[in-house]
Amino acid sequence: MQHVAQIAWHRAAAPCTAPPRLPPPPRRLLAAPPASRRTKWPNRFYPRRQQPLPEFTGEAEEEGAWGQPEEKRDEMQLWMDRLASVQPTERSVAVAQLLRIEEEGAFAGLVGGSPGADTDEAVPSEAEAEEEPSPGQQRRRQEGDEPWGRGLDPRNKRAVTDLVASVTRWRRRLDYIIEACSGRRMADLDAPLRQILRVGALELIEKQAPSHSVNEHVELAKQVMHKGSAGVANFVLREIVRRQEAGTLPQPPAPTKGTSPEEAAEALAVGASHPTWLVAGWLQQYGPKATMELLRWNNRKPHYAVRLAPELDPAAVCQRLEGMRVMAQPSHYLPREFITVQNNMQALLSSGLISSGKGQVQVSVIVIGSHWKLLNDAAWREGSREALLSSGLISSGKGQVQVSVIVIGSHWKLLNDAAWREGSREALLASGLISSGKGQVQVSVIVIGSHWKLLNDAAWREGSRQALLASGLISSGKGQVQDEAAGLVVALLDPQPGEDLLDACAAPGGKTLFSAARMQGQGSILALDIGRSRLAALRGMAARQQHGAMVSTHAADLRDFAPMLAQRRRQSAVGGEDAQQEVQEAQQGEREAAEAHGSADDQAGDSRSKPWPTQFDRVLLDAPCSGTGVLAKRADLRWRRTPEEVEQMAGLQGQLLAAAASVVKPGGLLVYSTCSLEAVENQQQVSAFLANHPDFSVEPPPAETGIPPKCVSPEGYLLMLPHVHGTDGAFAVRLRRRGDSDGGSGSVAGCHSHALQGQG
Ligand SMILES: C[S@@+](CC[C@H](N)C(=O)[O-])C[C@H]1O[C@@H](n2cnc3c(N)ncnc32)[C@H](O)[C@@H]1O
Repeated sequence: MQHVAQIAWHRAAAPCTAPPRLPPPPRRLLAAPPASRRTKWPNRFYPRRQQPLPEFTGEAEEEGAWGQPEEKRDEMQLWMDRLASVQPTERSVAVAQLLRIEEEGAFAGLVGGSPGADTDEAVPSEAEAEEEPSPGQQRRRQEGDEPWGRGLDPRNKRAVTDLVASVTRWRRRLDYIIEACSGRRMADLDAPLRQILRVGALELIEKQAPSHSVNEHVELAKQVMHKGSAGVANFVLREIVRRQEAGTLPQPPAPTKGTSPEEAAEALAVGASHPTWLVAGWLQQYGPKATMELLRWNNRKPHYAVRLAPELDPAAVCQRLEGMRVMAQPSHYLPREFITVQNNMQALLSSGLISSGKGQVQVSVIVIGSHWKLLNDAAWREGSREALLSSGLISSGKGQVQVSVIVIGSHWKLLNDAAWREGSREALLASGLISSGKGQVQVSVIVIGSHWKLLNDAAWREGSRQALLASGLISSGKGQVQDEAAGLVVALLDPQPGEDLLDACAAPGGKTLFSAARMQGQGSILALDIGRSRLAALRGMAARQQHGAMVSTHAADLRDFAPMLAQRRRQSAVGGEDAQQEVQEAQQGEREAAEAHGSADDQAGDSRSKPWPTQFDRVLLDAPCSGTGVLAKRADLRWRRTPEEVEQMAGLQGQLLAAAASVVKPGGLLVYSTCSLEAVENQQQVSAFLANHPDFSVEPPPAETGIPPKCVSPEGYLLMLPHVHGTDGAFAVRLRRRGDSDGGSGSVAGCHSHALQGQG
């Protein structure tokens, strides 16, 4: 809806004719629940939540945690069943997904089936760092109980995800137009009708869909709801067509000189489809020009960056990607480690350069020269080996044979070159892994430069580039989707080989793994997070990226963990053993939990056998936050956050900061970071922290961090603004602890008293 955004700023309100008479209100769903159950469940845009918010813990929302009453879930289920029963089309699937997002709090990146959903709009990244699918979503996905979308081909699925992201992004503006054209409040319409109207309006306005496309939306309303709803859909969408043709499509009033600040915020917010409270805050903090730029940024299609394994040369990777029609270039900010991707991110994801770590465990063996064998029997039989050899691909050095074993489930084994020579193939076959169906052997060829061929049977026969891209066969795990702003936070932290690092809010682990790469395998990283399941994924990723030996994980609330370490430190100073024992028990528990996740975790277990340090050279606190710096990538987030939540998060951040400070060695470094643009979560946190922690001071980024001056604020903070720097938004600060003090920074007790009381 770019042109909508453009006209939003400049046009005066188009004259809006009096709302026409509507057909009678729709009858409710045929199989509607009893009248007592028909109350509307909370709409995330219109009414605010009625019930007091539960205490914010930073943990992922539980399904229903926000108090969605049972009867509303039943009604939602009815709509879903209806949608699942119609012949799937892009529109019906989009409507189902939008319902899930609005009514259930699913988020736009995941409903499309990502990670790895077939669209640039659903790229897994740290924009998802704050949240994970609700237990209900996880269950449905595990059980394969997501009926929509079956029968759609990948291109249609891509279209669905784009549609869902666009409607989510433009929801408020679309609602404004629909309400103006219908004379009805969106909140008064049934949930599926709201979504059908939004999808229809978006297609007509943004995609210039022909007027007869209205028939399909009307038909969908008829199938899912009833004739009355179909009548409303028909009337409203045709009215939009009529006004669009007449050039009188409703526009929110543009702010003028006499407009009050509240009205200006409201008008901008409607025009750019954001919540008013967020825009009002930005107007105050950044002023009108920067706010408008930021709003435009948030409504653009996001672009992504990828962090490469240290052994890869960004320029060479970009050249290779060119052959896949992926336009990429070395990062402006971190040119030795990151590339930015301008288009076709999906092709890059499918290429297997990226291993999301959220799916199957995948182990690869690259076998070079004469020490390779093809495990893929079918390909072997069909003579692919000969074809490959005679192609000269290998002998010319343009191709490497890669044998991969994909193992589904928790059991996997790693074949390395030496082991291979010593008969691991036999061991693998004898293990029953393959015959049991838990493992799948695949053979592929990585080709450097623009020439490639795939040994895999089907693709080999087709010789198709598309097959390679779609196959996801070549999964080297050598790249990770990570924004440059997140990379710069690690550059600011500047972890050194041999140090002890605590990543205090580590999951899903983007910054942990970049830190590990920078530390070159020397030293230790303790990755702590309150979310146990996401730490398991982090361990898997660490193992795949060869950082398993230096990264250990622990699931705990930092506000409990830091006092435990502090107590242990105090007690060991006076010879006490209780706290020591407590820590050892916690470590043992963690080891057992890791082992229960299967052998992949053993890779990450080495350093766990050593006791954790009680203080660290560097501590990274990448705090849970509102995420307002990543709204371009998380289209739904703008509707999910509330001012109350931001306040609650700020409270939590203060407590976490105090806890993190208590485990920094004297002379050590604490880096506090968020992906928020809100002063209350950033600058104000730092001021409050410094007032309570006189032994810490702000240290502007030293030259050796390589942070470009244009990323540093006058106060010495790393400040990445999307509309200025072209990255995600991020805030980070280096807080140096004075070297002459030996105790903790003293105020952790006050910040989380129950933890200390619990420790006795
Ligand atoms: C912004 S995300 C971290 C992203 C991560 N650093 C990365 O780069 O991938 C914030 C994390 O804080 C964790 N968290 C929230 N409250 C916490 C607490 N009280 N103690 C420890 N971790 C917490 C959340 O589970 C979430 O994973």
